Amino acid sequence: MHSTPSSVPIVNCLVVIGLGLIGSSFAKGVRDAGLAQEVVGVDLDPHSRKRAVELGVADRCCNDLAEACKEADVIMLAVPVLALQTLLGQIADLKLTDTIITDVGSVKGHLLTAAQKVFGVLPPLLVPGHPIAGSERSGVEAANSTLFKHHKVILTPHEQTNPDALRCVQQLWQGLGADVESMSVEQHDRVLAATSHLPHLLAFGLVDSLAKRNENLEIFRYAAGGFRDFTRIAGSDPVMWHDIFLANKDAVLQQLDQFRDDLDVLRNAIAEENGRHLLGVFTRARVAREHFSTILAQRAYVETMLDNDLIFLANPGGQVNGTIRVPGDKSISHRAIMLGSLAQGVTEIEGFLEGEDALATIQAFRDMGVVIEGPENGRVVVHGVGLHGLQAPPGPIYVGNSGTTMRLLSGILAAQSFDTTLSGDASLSKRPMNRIAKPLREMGAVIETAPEGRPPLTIRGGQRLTGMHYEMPMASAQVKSCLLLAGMYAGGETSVTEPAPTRDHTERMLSGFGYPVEVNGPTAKIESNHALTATHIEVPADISSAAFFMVAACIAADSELLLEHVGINPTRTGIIDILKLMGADLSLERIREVGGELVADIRVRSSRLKGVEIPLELVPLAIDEFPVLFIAAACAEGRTVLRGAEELRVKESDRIQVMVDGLTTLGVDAQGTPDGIIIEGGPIGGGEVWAHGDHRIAMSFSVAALRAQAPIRIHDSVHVATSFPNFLELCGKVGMRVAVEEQA
Ligand SMILES: O=C(O)C1=C[C@@H](OP(=O)(O)O)[C@@H](O)[C@H](O)C1
Ligand SMILES: C=C(OP(=O)(O)O)C(=O)O
Repeated sequence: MHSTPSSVPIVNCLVVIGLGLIGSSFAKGVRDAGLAQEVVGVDLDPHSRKRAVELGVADRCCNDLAEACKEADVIMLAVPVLALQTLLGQIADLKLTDTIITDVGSVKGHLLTAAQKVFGVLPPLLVPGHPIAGSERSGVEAANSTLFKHHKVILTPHEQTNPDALRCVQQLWQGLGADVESMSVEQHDRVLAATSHLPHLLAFGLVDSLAKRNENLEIFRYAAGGFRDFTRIAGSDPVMWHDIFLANKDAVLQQLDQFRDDLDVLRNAIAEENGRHLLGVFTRARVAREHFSTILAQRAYVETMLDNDLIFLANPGGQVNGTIRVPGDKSISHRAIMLGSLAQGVTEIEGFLEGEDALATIQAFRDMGVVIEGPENGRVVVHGVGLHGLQAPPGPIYVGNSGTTMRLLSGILAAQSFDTTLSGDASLSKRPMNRIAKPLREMGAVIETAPEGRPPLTIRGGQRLTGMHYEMPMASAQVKSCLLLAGMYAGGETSVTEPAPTRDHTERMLSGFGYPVEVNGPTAKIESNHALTATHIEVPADISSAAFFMVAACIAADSELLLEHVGINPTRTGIIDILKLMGADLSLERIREVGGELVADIRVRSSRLKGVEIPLELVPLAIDEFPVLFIAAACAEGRTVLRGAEELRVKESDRIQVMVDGLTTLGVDAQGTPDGIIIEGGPIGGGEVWAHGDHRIAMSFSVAALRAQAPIRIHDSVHVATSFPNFLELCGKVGMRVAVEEQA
């Protein structure tokens, strides 16, 4: 049956030669969409020709090439790769003048060689193409007009390809819903040899190798899931694949040789019982597919939050009750991976934050050859390589949304023997990196940045760093930590003085790994020539994540919440001090020390908050908690004034502007100042606000809904997974009414 055409025809007559799965799906797609006035099918098999007409694949079919191609505007060649040369020869004999020729073959170099031979030149109307789509089914009976929808089609125009012909073929594919891309012939054949041809060869080869052994029946009797998954593609068309391997010989051999070398190394690792090598390969491979799609999409790391405009719908009201433990501390998780990797021995981490930012740090060190097991329920095992054991990564290191990863890692990379490039997502690509690049350069590092000191960073290896004293112009734990880490490699002494106390996890953890650091008031000092020794790390719950629930329990009516095992390192407790100044009913219970960090359970009850002037010295101690503190301020009686917080403008978003915008939308009187905000407490309405991809903004407005009069829709909330992957789950558990809005 011929369904109703939905498009304006792009060509008058399309001829499809070869009515297999791909040819007939193309023909049927074009015909169903009305992209051609007439679709003519050509096939040697009379049954296929007959069925093609019956199934609505073609308007008519014939056997005679000259007859079929007489009126053709476009000829699509959909025959096995090795049949192309003969077919092109027959077409050349027809002496067609204005007909575009395109194809669907899996090898492109071979097609061009054949065309050159047959025509004497590369015909300008030849547009080589390759749809990356298929199915185990074959033949005209399997024709499927939607086979190419959302699949990639690669066109490989040659130098003389006529642009109008290229556009026409591109439009046909796009009309079938395909995503069309261009690449060179050589690149196409190399990439496909690796991603498609090699796996097929391995599947065919393995099945045959097992099948011809004596005990083959036994083997196949017990061949279960793994074998079936790996060898599924050995069921593909043998003739087609025979053609592909012969046609793409050189590129396939190159990939095969490289793989054979890697296989030999794996073989030796087994023979020599080198478990570390095996673990390295397996732990990297396990995450590799997800890792590369992450980079390609320029997103952060957790797949469930793929959608770019993920909207949180926060319904008004609710209470906040119960006992919860929020995920592990982000700052400590990053540092545990970094120091664990550079230590001698095996470091075990518990309570690790399985959020995208911390996963980015794991991936970075895996890229540099460190074997890292997990995370599995917060447990990570890092097989340290020592201070000088990192290896050059295979390509740029992608750190997603994580400023901490990029800045701290730079200090380590500045002292390595190899070059590295660090890149990040759209938000991170706007954040300032000169704050670390400048002092590192003073120590002898060679670092290139994009304009205005933005990422990506290219850090040149092989430099000798020299220690120095640095007076930090801003209160930043990331800058301090970056320089202390570089200081482990720099000749002499490296010391950093901070203008105000900032989080000191790096200093504490260095000591925990047995690396001496001297802290004298605002100055931390480190020398090279010491070593890190593996240790056990228990990561407490992140006070920055707990902050959302502290404010939630304060502002909601009839609430009492216990937050368990929260890190209360004195350089992080600004949120507690500020909330107490505002009159919060908040108490610390069971204060204890765990692995060099103070931990407590925090009890919070509904409170009548009042506006305050936030003391300047508390600003760096609560730097990540201000977005949610602004919500507390909006719910407080009177005015809250924040100054000295210009750093908020260079976080994942400009947190002053973005919060002013959102609060204003909700009817709250909020004025931004260059270094802070002035908020008058008052009623909170509902409406549409934007998180601008900033996790803490999305979570803050989720909390605001507890006191809102109407729903709050929070756009661009996808990055909550960077620091708090189970935020919504915990909201539901305590009684908050926030969820991902179902897409219509
Ligand atoms: O060192 C760290 O782990 C962090 C330091 C702070 O950044 P700055 O150093 O830029 O203030 C903070 O905002 C960030 O979330 C984590
Ligand atoms: C600023 C933050 O993180 P980073 O700088 O690591 O992106 C944050 O988590 O609020």
